[in-house]
Amino acid sequence: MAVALGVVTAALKTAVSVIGFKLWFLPTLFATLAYYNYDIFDPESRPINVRTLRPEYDFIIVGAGSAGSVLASRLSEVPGWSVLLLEAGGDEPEIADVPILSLYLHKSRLDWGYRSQPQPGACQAMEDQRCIWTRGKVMGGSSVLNTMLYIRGNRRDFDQWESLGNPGWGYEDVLPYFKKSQDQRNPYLARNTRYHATGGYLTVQDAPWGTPLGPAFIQAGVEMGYDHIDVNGANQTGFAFFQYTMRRGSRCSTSKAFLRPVRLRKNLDIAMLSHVTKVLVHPKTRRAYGVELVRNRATHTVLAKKEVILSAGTVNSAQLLMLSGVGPAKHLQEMGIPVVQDSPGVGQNVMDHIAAGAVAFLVDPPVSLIVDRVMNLNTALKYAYEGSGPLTSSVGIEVVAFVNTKYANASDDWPDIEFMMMASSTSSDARQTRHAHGITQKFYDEVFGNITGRDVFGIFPMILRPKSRGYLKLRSKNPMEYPLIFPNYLTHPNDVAVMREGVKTALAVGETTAMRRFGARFHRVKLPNCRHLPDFTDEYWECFVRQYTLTIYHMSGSVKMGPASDPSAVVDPELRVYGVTGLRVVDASIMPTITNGNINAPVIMIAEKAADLIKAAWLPPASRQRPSAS
Ligand SMILES: Cc1cc2nc3c(=O)[nH]c(=O)nc-3n(C[C@H](O)[C@H](O)[C@H](O)COP(=O)(O)OP(=O)(O)OC[C@H]3O[C@@H](n4cnc5c(N)ncnc54)[C@H](O)[C@@H]3O)c2cc1C
Repeated sequence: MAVALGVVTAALKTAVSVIGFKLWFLPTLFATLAYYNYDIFDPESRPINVRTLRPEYDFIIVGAGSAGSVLASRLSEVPGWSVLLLEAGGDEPEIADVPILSLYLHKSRLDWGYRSQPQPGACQAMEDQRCIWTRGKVMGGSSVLNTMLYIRGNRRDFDQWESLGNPGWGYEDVLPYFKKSQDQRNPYLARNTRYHATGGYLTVQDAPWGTPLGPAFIQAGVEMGYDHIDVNGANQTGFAFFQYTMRRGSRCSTSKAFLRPVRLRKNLDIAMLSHVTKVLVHPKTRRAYGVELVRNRATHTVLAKKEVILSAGTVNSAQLLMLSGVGPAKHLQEMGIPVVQDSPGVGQNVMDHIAAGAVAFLVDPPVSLIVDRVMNLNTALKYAYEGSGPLTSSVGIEVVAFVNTKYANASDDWPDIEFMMMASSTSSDARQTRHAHGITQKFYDEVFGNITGRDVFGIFPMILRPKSRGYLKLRSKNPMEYPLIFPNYLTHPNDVAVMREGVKTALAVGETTAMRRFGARFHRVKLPNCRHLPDFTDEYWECFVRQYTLTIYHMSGSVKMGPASDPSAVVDPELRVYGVTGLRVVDASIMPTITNGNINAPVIMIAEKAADLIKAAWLPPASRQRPSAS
């Protein structure tokens, strides 16, 4: 009993240190968790933070995020290899497991806390017109802060990667790698073994709990002429209940999925709170031979016998390359960094998915997910005992739809808008959502003030293949200074048009009989900067999408993969950095074009495939294992 009390107190202290005193409900939650689920606090099951680093390893992986965790797990399968995984953040706290609380992790110490430079044509409702770029700084990286939506993308995304000069990245090549990591818990989907698999490290499950709005969204889709489908199967256009990277109703981050089971491997060292500041590249041979890092306020150097692999994410992998002398020569010279390799593409080609954040509908019956309403002893017990109930809800996101605006060719099955359909909206947990999204108090009050805490549903219409491209630059050569982020959202007119049509299609959902049954009506408030424009005109919607321009946090592309003939490519199709040997990049930054959907599953796939590429490069053929395509 005394031990359990100690564990609750420790978990509670950690939770409070992460999210502060925002929730009266935390002690109740932790007490019930400890009572029913004591083993989840068992420190033995967590990755071990190595105390002393060896001077040298075969492989050094920088960043234990979605990609880095997978890579460390797979490379350390080879008993003869020594692997070091370096992570700037600490271990995942228990509070991060609770799906309904994910927004409370934003701007906490688990978040790098990046913000873009002021944007003239987007994020106008945000403080200083700066978009928020939430990024995980914790074991598991952004997979600890994300909303766990499991979407693979469209077959054409990968066929396009291949056609851009990246052999081995076509859909049929990458499908086995999606399946390799998957443990599909929906028996109906698992039967379709062409697309799904069981037994992998990554648990993928249906929502254990939902509101009546979920099935209504699906019915609305059918009414609009779309099919109810498996969006990770043969086709993508249609409506479906989301699946989540969850295990028994709790978050299944990549650290939990891929590192916890292998934590006792003698050849894998994991060093947390270790901030890598530079890759060491020999100026003459141009070989990466180690990294410099700061840990416990001391600078360390660790050497790599075989390779250094950057999995630090779209912002930090590009930053680290530039700090190490790989990047646009002129920019590096301006920063006073000796140029190792002039690579003009580093920090360019930045892509993201954005959605319009103010598409909310009021409903009459008390069916929505309102945070204050669902947090109580009963729901805590349900979560702790059954892994069910409203606390397992991913902030109310229940249904996904892939739809076509008039700009997409509907016969292609390559839709241009994704809807994230939620039994909630910005007004459902007003303070926290506003804080996480960075919208001003004034904007919130004017747009959502009078519906705070009322029953609503929301639709985020998200553009899938934006044409606008952003870029990243160093602020200085100090590795602790954040880089400058220029997302350039909506700078391409096509993106504005697709977003505008996406909003209109979202409004049509509210007009279906399925949603009208709930008394659905669009929350029709003119957005502050757009009041001069006539309601429901194209001009109005174009203004609308530039206000509450919500990133869906899919930053990618800053270290583009491409053939040697492409001057903007930074890594080759085996993810090796051009011009430097012994250095690869494996994370969301290598995407040449962004995938058609949420990108966590594709990043995990990239890491699975990269692990095999690395094994193929260093192991004799007989000892390699390839995932089966069957
Ligand atoms: C709030 C949020 C919600 C999201 N929701 C979804 C979703 O529902 N579904 C989905 O598919 N995708 C979602 N995403 C996107 C998805 O989670 C990310 O695209 C994915 O996790 C990126 O993986 P990565 O490996 O590239 O980077 P990350 O997972 O961010 O990992 C990078 C790691 O490197 C570490 N690192 C960085 N620099 C250094 C350094 N110098 N030294 C040491 N370590 C370093 C970081 O701390 C981090 O742990 C979301 C993302 C966020 C932030």
